[in-house]
Amino acid sequence: MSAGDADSDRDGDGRPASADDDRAGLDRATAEALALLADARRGGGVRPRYRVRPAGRFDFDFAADPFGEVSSPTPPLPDSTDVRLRRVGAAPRTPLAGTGAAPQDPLAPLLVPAGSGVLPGDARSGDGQAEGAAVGGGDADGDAGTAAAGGAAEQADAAAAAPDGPASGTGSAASEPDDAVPPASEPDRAGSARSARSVPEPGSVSPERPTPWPAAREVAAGAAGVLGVRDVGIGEALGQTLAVGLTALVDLPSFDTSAMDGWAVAGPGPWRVGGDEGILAGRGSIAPLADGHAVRIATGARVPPGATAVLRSEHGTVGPHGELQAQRRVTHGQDVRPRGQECQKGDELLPAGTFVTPAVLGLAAACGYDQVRVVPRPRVEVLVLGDELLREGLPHDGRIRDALGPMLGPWLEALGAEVVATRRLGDEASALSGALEASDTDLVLTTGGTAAGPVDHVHPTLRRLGAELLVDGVAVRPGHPMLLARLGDGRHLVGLPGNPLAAVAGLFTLAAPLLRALAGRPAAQPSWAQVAEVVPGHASSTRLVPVVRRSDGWLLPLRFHGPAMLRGLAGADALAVVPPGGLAAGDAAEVLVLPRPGGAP
Ligand SMILES: Nc1nc2c(c(=O)[nH]1)N[C@H]1C(S)=C(S)[C@@H](COP(=O)(O)OP(=O)(O)OC[C@H]3O[C@@H](n4cnc5c(N)ncnc54)[C@H](O)[C@@H]3O)O[C@H]1N2
Ligand code: MOO
Repeated sequence: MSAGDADSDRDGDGRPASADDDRAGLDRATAEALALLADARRGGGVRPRYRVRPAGRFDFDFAADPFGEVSSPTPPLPDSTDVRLRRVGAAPRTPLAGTGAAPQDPLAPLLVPAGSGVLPGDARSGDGQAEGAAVGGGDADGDAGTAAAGGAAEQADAAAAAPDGPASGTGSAASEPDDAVPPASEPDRAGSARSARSVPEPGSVSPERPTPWPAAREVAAGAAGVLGVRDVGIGEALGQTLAVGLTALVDLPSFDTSAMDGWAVAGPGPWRVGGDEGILAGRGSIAPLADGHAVRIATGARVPPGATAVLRSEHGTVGPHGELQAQRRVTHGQDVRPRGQECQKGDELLPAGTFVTPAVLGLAAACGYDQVRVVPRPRVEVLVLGDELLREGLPHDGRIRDALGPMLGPWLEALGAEVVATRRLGDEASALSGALEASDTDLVLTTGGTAAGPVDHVHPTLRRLGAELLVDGVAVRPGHPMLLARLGDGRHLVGLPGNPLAAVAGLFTLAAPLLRALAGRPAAQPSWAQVAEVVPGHASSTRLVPVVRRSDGWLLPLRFHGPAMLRGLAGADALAVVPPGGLAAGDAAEVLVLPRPGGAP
């Protein structure tokens, strides 16, 4: 290989490098690629983001190759290998007509920059947001416990050294919310003379010891039982849950059925074709077929008694004297669906607790159901709190758009709930009390007001109403102030934090398992996938990180994952569950798949 080779096709577009190429970047790229190549020649394998193509050409991405493949282990390359550097996945240079912007992978801006080796702190990567997982820097959102970059081992060390505080170099303990918040049992030092608007109420904060994330999910899953059952026509059952198993009312198929258009034949051929009309689907009684005879038959028609097979129309010819000849060997039972092949009367087809999908409706209909017994969808009301929230138009004068109202309803429906109302209440404590007293839904979801700010009324209101707090704060980032309460009348309330990504974390941590329990569905089977990159962890809390699934099934963490951000989430397929201490590249993570209510694949 020669340096000339490396220089000859830098852009991978067949053109010599142009003057506007980033020369420093190319030089770095060349040096790095040569080092990698030497490594590959020694049989050391190729690290992520580099590809050795079968022809021996070395593909290299010095900018960002979001889908860089791991080709390791790679056989040693012969010294004679022709090497050319190519940028993989670079955006085309032609601007989009009219916009001046280059077309690009919509995900590219969300992906972690190549070579960072860590999920970036959005503060450092120029997002203008000092939030999210810090990478060696402080976190203005008090997430200073996020372990520093540098691999899982280092994170584990950081976690061990400072289980409740910041990892080394990641900020000051004073910025940790847990440290800043007084314990729930502290007396009210604020004094009763202060107005509710200026002072957090005593005990209106998350407790000193938040519930670990896995335990919080279990509490939510065990907090409620089914709401009751009812019989509904199968046309209305979609999205509800089978209260009793679906048992086959008949054999399926319920008669020996022709799988093809052709002839029902009896015994070995040739056969004499009789019965002018043939047998159509839906015919009641049919005459038996004697050996050596055939009759035309349609797909789905009853196979006559005595028939031994069906000969497809394209596999037989009828001679001038009505003799049917087979052009292929016909085996016994060929193209006949025997009665009971799929199920026999009394077989349990689906267990109680099955979510009724279109396919379940089809199966129920196929085996004779007009009605099914279901657990109805839990009824849910969403109360959006916050005077600062606008329902329409541009954010202005310190006011922002309500991002949760539009998001929660569709996701709740996808989780099996019936959303009866989404109400915007503002920040009046009395409005919240009134709405809770008036509500009759199985579950109330509130957004905002869970923390200790002057207008955070959720805790005090729950206390006034005599609610029982089942979960009061969860060791998860974002979303740690989330809570689950049982109201006096046995209904439930999930309090979601106001920061939008934190609210989504609460939705999938507490509301999703509770909705399953209310609907009588068993807890979701956890699904797991490997992460393609290091994902830093919090020192003591679980992190929920927006990820996309690559085509090979590995997960790529996305940027813009700060608690107040939605940009990463909007590009995500799932939330990866990152345990305290973080994940190394290749580690398996539990995955909370984000439902797609719009039906997109
Ligand atoms: N002293 C402390 N302050 C805060 C702590 C803490 O531990 N100690 N935790 C922070 C964290 S973390 C979160 S999360 C929030 C939770 O606060 P609340 O649940 O009380 O929510 P709000 O204060 O009402 O709002 C927080 C934030 O989110 C915006 N927001 C609210 N609702 C919406 C909506 N529907 N759409 C878009 N944005 C919304 C709101 O304007 C605030 O910016 O508390 C921290 N503080
Ligand atoms: O980080 Mo907060 O936990 O946004 O919910």
